[in-house]
Amino acid sequence: MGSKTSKRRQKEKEKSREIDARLKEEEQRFKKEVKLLLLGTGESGKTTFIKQIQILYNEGFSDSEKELYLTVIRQNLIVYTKALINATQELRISLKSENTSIANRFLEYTQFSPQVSQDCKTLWEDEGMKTAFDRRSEFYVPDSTSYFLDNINRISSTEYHPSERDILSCRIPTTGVKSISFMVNQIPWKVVDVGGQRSERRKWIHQFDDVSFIIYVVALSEYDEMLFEDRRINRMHESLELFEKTANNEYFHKTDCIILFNKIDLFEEKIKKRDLSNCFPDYKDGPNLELATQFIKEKFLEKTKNPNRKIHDHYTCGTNTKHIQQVFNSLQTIVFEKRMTETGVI
Ligand SMILES: Nc1nc2c(ncn2[C@@H]2O[C@H](COP(=O)(O)OP(=O)(O)OP(=O)(O)O)[C@@H](O)[C@H]2O)c(=O)[nH]1
Ligand SMILES: [Mg+2]
Repeated sequence: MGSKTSKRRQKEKEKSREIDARLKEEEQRFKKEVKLLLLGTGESGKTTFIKQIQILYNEGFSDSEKELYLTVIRQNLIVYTKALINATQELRISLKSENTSIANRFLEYTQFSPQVSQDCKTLWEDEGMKTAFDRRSEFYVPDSTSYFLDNINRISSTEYHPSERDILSCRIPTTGVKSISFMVNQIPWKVVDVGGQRSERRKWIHQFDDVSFIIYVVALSEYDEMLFEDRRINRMHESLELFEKTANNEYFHKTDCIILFNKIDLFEEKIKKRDLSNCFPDYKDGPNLELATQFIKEKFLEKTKNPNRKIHDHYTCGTNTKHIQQVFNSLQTIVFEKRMTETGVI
């Protein structure tokens, strides 16, 4: 009788140990790091996404980062004002006669100074510079150039500290790989950012292991723009081709994928003036925001060869923290539900 009881107890103990071990294993699986890999062509908004994550989950930007952005913002103002001046000359856009000599002396500037700031302001008030900016699809300046020129007084001040908005708008092309790690509800997350320009893409493959999600970023507003790397290639066509390669890459057959249709703010403005049929001759619906975005979305989705594959999507303005918070919330829900299913809880 005694030995029977002790045998039963022994069995119960073993069973309980087994259950504990299984629970621990499941908990570990549930709490395994979620790795998000940001992919997409150059300037689509990948780094802006990671900056937003830094604001939302990692205490924002340090003083030394702000210092770096201050220097880049001021230096970019010189570079892109020069690009606008050169464009006025190449596209035969006239500046006011009194501004011609200012434009010529501006082309010699290399370092930010009160004089540079004053000349930036005078030139940006000239309608010719604004016309050149409106025609930026014919040469290269970043979209954010107008934002920084509009804020020249603040940026020139000796008291200037870049705001979050300034940092989100500041463009530094990514070279190599950057990542950010953080915890949300006891689950560790890692977001990996890579450079999207052609020369950077060969480095992507080193990041392909253990990816939970690919976030493929598309700049909606680039449908009438040419690649920085090759001015003959339309940016949207390049992005579609790259998405096709990414989505059908054997590494990612089972990886969840989200497309961020980004720069919706710029797209909304542009679609009123530039017909989408310039990029897609089969587009017939004119300046209708909803139909145009839907059309682009379908162009991307039809590139995936596996019709059963679920591709999530969001329309975003990458510089709007609330938009990225919403994307992240929906990612959390997907991860949670997936892990609950995998660990057999539901
Ligand atoms: N207006 C607007 N600007 C955006 C948006 N998303 C990103 N940008 C701006 O677009 C520019 C390029 O963004 P990045 O995040 O640097 O692009 P990227 O994909 O990391 O580019 P690479 O590092 O070259 O691959 C920056 O100046 C951003 O501020 C958006 O939704 N709206
Ligand atoms: Mg980047």
